[in-house]
This record gives sequence, C-alpha cells and structure tokens, in this order.
Amino acid sequence: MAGLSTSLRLEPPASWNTESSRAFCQRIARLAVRSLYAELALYPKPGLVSFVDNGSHDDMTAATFVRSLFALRRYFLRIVQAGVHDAPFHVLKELGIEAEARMLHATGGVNTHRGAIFCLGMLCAAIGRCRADGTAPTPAAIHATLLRCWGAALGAHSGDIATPSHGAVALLRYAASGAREEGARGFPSVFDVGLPALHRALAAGRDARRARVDALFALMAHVSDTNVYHRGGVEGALTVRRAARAFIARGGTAAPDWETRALICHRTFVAARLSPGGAADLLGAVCLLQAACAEG
Ligand SMILES: CC(C)(COP(=O)(O)OP(=O)(O)OC[C@H]1O[C@@H](n2cnc3c(N)ncnc32)[C@H](O[C@H]2O[C@H](COP(=O)(O)OP(=O)(O)OP(=O)(O)O)[C@@H](O)[C@H]2O)[C@@H]1O)[C@@H](O)C(=O)NCCC(=O)NCCS
Ligand SMILES: Nc1ncnc2[nH]cnc12
Repeated sequence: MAGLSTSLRLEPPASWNTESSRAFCQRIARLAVRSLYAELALYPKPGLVSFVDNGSHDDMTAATFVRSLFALRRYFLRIVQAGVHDAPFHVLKELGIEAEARMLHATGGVNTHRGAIFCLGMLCAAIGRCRADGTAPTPAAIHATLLRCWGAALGAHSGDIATPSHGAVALLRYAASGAREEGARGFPSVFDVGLPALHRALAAGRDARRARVDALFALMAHVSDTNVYHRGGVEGALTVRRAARAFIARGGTAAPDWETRALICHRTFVAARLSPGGAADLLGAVCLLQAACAEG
C-alpha cells in the first residue's frame, strides 16, 4: 500500500477557520453514524442483528443498536475534533471510555458498539488529523497518519488489560488477537481486506448492498473475532472461517444464488449462536473510509 509520501498533498484551504473546521468535523461524525447504520441495515448478515431479525442475539434488537447510535453522535464529533488538534492517545482513550459508558447507558448495559467505538473512533481522529495537515483523505494517507500519530500508543494499549473482557479471555484461552491486535497494527483488516473487497465488488458493477456483503464475508474469512471465540470457541471460529471462504469461493455476491447461500449461512450461525460482531464493526469502519475518501 502506498505511504503518505506518495499521497497528494493539499495546501490547507484559505477558508480553514473555526467555522469550516466545525463543519468538517460534523460531516465526518455524521458519516461515522451513517456507516454504522448501513452495517445494521444490511441483510442477510450471518448471525448478526438487522432490521429483519436479531440473528444469534437474544439481548439486543435493531432498536438497541439505533439507541446506541444516537448516544454516540457527540463522541464521533469530539474525536474528529481531537484528531484535528493532534490530541495524544490518552485523550482519545478518555473519549472512548466515556463513549462506552454512554453506549451502555443507552442500551441498558448491552455491548452493541464497543469495537466500533474503538475502530471508527481512531479512524475519525486520523481523518481529522489528515485534514488539519492538508493531506487528501486517501486510505493510504489515513492509515499512515493513524500509525504515525498513535501507532506506538496503540501498541502499548494492546497489552494494557486493566479490566477482564470477553476479548481478554479469548486472547488468554485461544490466543485470539481481536480488537486490541487490530488496533496495534493500525486496523490492517479494514485497509487490506475489507476495503479492497468492497472496491472490487463495486468495480465489477455490483451495488452497494452486494459490495457490503462481499466485504463482510471477506472480513469473516480473515479476522480473529473474539466475539466468535467467546460464543463458539475454536470450533466456532473454524465454522465462521470455512463458511465465509466457501461463500467467497463460489464468487461471493457475483453468484446467481448468493442470497440463498448467505441466508443458509445466517441460519447455520443462528443455530450455533455464532455472531461475527468484530467483523461487523470492521465493516462499519470500511463504509466510513469509503465514504470519507469518496467525499474528499
Ligand atoms: C480495546 C478495547 C476495544 C478492548 O477490547 P477487548 O478485546 O479487551 O474487549 P471486549 O470488551 O471483548 O471488546 C472488544 C470488541 O471488539 C470487537 N471485536 C472482536 N474481535 C474483533 C476484531 N478482530 N477486530 C475488531 N473488533 C473486534 C467486538 O465487538 C463486537 O462484539 C460485540 C459483542 O461482544 P460481547 O459483549 O463480548 O459479547 P456478546 O455477544 O454480547 O456476549 P453475551 O454477553 O451475549 O454472552 C458486538 O456488539 C460487537 O461490537 C468486541 O466487543 C476497548 O474495550 C478499550 O480499550 N476501550 C477503551 C476505550 C479506548 O481505549 N479507546 C481508544 C480510543 S478510541
Ligand atoms: N449488526 C450486529 N449484530 C451483532 N453484533 C454486532 N456488532 C456490530 N454490529 C452488529
């Protein structure tokens, strides 16, 4: 992937003042919320919650996710602003912890978006930082900025397990890397797996819905999803990976019977209580990157 040095440099716009900075931050925050809404609305999504059904979950519905999204609007605005102002990682972390509390308050204690708060939050900060630097928002520039500004702190954060979590248990029991390792490496699954899969599908003429399904399956085939390990152990993780690879091997959504296959996969996951929630969060991040880079 091209580095920052090869990306287009823009002069900071003459109109770059408090007013335009606020409008920019609000636009990116809106894109983050819309991207998570697009993930929620997508169907079929194996084992995951949508407006059609609750997938493998009995403690959350689409309404729970929508409440969570409303509660996170201000967080995304604040973290883009923090990125614009080159805030150190501990400031981003405080914003993230506060957002987790708001999410849990809005959902009655259900974890809808912890992975998304982390991943989309860091991307929002990096997009803000790119803008302040006068760097065009390409995926390569956003990735390089993320690593340059907060890469070392993200690496240290991955080993800092203060409170027990499903992710921490999956790491200890199964060596499943999860969100922490993704963050430490600058979310490579978003930049190197999910986004290219989305772009390939769009370039082949598929619509946004099908492209998102293809990106989700690409992520399911690739990521070490601690939510899957938490619910299904090693066997569950193998089931998810094999199902995703089989779907992709048949051509993904280019296959005429893709929808039937995706629905069969959905029912299989629901029967086994499997939920690739980490891949779903990363899909939200892919949608944000695509929208932010397309709008410039
Ligand atoms: C760094 C943290 C995000 C901590 O991570 P950790 O792994 O220790 O903690 P978890 O609480 O398990 O949360 C991790 C969430 O990340 C998602 N995820 C899983 N695998 C991956 C992956 N490979 N890449 C990216 N993201 C991943 C996953 O999110 C989904 O799972 C949710 C449901 O999970 P859970 O509640 O565990 O399980 P249920 O199915 O509900 O189980 P039952 O209760 O029903 O049995 C689902 O909604 C998705 O969102 C994990 O949730 C972070 O916590 C942290 O450090 N936070 C502080 C804030 C911060 O520092 N921010 C930095 C600046 S932004
Ligand atoms: N649609 C969804 N269903 C279940 N868990 C998720 N985590 C993020 N999005 C999700």
